[in-house]
Amino acid sequence: MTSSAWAAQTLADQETGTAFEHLIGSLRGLQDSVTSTRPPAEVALAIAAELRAVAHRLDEFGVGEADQLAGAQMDYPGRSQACVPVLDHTAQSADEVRGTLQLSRFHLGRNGAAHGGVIPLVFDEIFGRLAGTDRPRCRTAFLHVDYREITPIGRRLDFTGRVERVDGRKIFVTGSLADGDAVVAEADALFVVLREGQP
Ligand SMILES: CCCCCCCCCCCCCC(=O)SCCNC(=O)CCNC(=O)[C@H](O)C(C)(C)COP(=O)(O)OP(=O)(O)OC[C@H]1O[C@@H](n2cnc3c(N)ncnc32)[C@H](O)[C@@H]1OP(=O)(O)O
Repeated sequence: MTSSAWAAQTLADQETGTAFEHLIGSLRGLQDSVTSTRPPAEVALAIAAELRAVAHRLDEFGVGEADQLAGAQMDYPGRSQACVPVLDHTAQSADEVRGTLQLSRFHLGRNGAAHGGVIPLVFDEIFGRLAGTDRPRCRTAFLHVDYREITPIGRRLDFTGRVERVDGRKIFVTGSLADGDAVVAEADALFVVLREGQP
């Protein structure tokens, strides 16, 4: 596996990390269940109370950003980050990535199409991990998306990402998202390597 400059925070022992990933998996499932159901009022209110109780149960384990596991578990395809769709990499180097992902009901915009804002989120995740692989920490300076066709939910999509050019601190990246033979979105982005002291 390639290394990421952002990965230094990963802290958990295997048992804790795996358990936390299960928790995030359940949260993803819950997001889909809530999105795709229409419970009667009394059920919605009862579940809302149960969820508040669950959140309250977690409160005592609160930690600062440096110690949180969400988003920091790079060994898991979703890096334990419920906001970002899970990326299953099939090929990965410092210059090129390929893989698959599946958007779910939680990511729905309208009429079977993924929400337009989810697509740049996906590209930022693909590109951010790629640009940061075997390179110093960097951040997205711009990210341009061309929406070629609607991006369907509930289907396995193929993604690509490629470092096209590195010019000093600037890393230029391109990529695509495809549903079978149909390219549904393309993107290009600039990542800039952070200077000492930049957040
Ligand atoms: C713990 C484990 C965590 C794991 C996480 C890993 C997975 C992560 C996955 C998720 C990843 C998510 C990642 C995220 O989402 S990062 C979050 C989203 N991005 C940001 O918040 C970045 C905000 N912006 C900045 O911080 C600064 O603007 C940066 C750092 C980007 C540059 O400011 P800085 O002061 O440092 O640099 P500079 O201004 O001297 O510019 C340097 C060069 O760059 C050129 N330039 C700059 N901007 C643009 C532009 N817009 N178009 C064209 N060119 C631009 C500029 O002309 C110059 O070129 P040149 O004159 O040298 O030729």
